[in-house]
This record gives sequence, structure tokens and C-alpha cells, in this order.
Amino acid sequence: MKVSYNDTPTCEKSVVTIGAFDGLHLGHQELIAQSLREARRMNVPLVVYTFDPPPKVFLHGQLQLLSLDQKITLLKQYGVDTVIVATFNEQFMLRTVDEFIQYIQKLNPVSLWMGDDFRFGKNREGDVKTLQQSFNVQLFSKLTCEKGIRISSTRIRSLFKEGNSNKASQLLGRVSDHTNSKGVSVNDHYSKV
Ligand SMILES: Cc1cc2nc3c(=O)[nH]c(=O)nc-3n(C[C@H](O)[C@H](O)[C@H](O)COP(=O)(O)O)c2cc1C
Ligand SMILES: Nc1ncnc2c1ncn2[C@@H]1O[C@H](COP(=O)(O)OP(=O)(O)OP(=O)(O)O)[C@@H](O)[C@H]1O
Repeated sequence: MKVSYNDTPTCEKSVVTIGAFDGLHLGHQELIAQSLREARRMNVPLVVYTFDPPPKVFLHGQLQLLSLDQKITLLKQYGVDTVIVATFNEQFMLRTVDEFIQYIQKLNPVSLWMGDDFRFGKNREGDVKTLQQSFNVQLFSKLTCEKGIRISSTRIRSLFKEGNSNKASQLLGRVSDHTNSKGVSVNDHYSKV
């Protein structure tokens, strides 16, 4: 797997998915598995474009579920071909919708895979409709738990804060414990992924 930091390589063709993917929970895993199936069907690489730190960690000081190294290790295990890591900071946030679209265009995506709530660009001005003007966007239905509640990084962070690491681990699809004071994950066991 290739990892590219703060640089968007040029691809002849690709399938792309974009997001913070903090925790790489069961919903993220489904989205990546579906994107990977499509990439294999089209015989093109799967590119995951992600942010470090996750925007909600940078902007709102939320608990970080996975370090960058852990996220990269898992993405490799899932069979992703290329990961692009964008350092998320004040400077990156100023990039406009058009600038970001130009970066993604370098990947020549045959399709972009994401949930319908994806936002991007300065002041979060871009959304899925904006992307649809330039790309073939495949919207992915949100995976829910058995009670019908959407699985999200936010929900998993809350579960850890409540001390419910069993339920959090269930939604992550692997055993994980967040017991240190900085909220950086410890004791992650990848064997179940
Ligand atoms: C080029 C770019 C600029 C962004 N600028 C902002 C911003 O000004 N304010 C903000 O709250 N989020 C900003 N974001 C973060 C997005 O709102 C969002 O968190 C990110 O695209 C990840 O999507 P996800 O949270 O669905 O994984 C920006 C994202 C990108 C790609
Ligand atoms: N439960 C889910 N099922 C399928 N796709 C999901 C699910 N949750 C998020 N996604 C998708 O994964 C990509 C990355 O999402 P993101 O990193 O914002 O996850 P999140 O769980 O919504 O995080 P947060 O709760 O911090 O907003 C987006 O395209 C998003 O729509």
C-alpha cells in the first residue's frame, strides 16, 4: 500500500473514498469494502483520502479513536491500494471547494464513494451535490446497529466516555480500550478485524 502525505498523486483511473474515518468502525469498514469491490471490478486502485488529525479532533478537541499509524495499519489490512493523508490544520481548512475538487481530479476517479452527509472546503461550503457536478458519486447507506441507530465515530466516543467499552468495541468491530488521559487509544487488538 502506498501512503502519500500532503500530496495528491496523479492516477490514470481510481475509485476514491474520502473522510476522517476515525475509529474505522463497522460503517467505515462496509463503505471501504464496497469501494474496494468496485475498484477490483473496474481493475483500478482504491484510494482512501483521509485527514490527520480528524477534523472533529482538531476543531472540537474530541477524543481521537485511532492514531494515524493505527489507521494506516488497518487500511492496509483492508486491502486499500493508496492512502492520501492530508494534515488538517488552519491552513488546510482555507482551501476552497474548487481547489479541493482540483486535487481529487488528479486521481481521475471513476467513482467517489461516501455517505450523503459529506461536507468539504472552506467553511464546509461543499457537499455531495457539489461533488456530483464533477464526479460520479456513489452514495452509501449508513450502517446501523441492531437497534437501528447509526454507527458513528461520535457515538463510539460517547460510549468510551460513559465507560461502555464493550459496546464501543462491538461498533468498532474489534477490541479497543481508551483508558489513558489523552484519549489516545491503547491496547488495540487487530486480530478480530
Ligand atoms: C479542503 C477542505 C476544507 C475544509 N474546511 C473546513 C472548514 O473551514 N471548517 C470545518 O468545520 N471543516 C472543514 N473541513 C472539514 C470537513 O467539514 C469534513 O470534516 C471533512 O471533509 C471530513 O469529512 P467527514 O467528517 O465526513 O469524514 C474541510 C475539509 C476539506 C477537505
Ligand atoms: N455508519 C456508517 N455507514 C456507512 N458509512 C458511514 C457510516 N458512518 C460514516 N460513514 C461514511 O464514512 C465516511 C467518513 O465519515 P466520518 O469520518 O465523518 O465518520 P462518522 O462516523 O460520521 O464520524 P463523526 O461521528 O466524527 O462525524 C463518510 O463518507 C461517511 O458518510
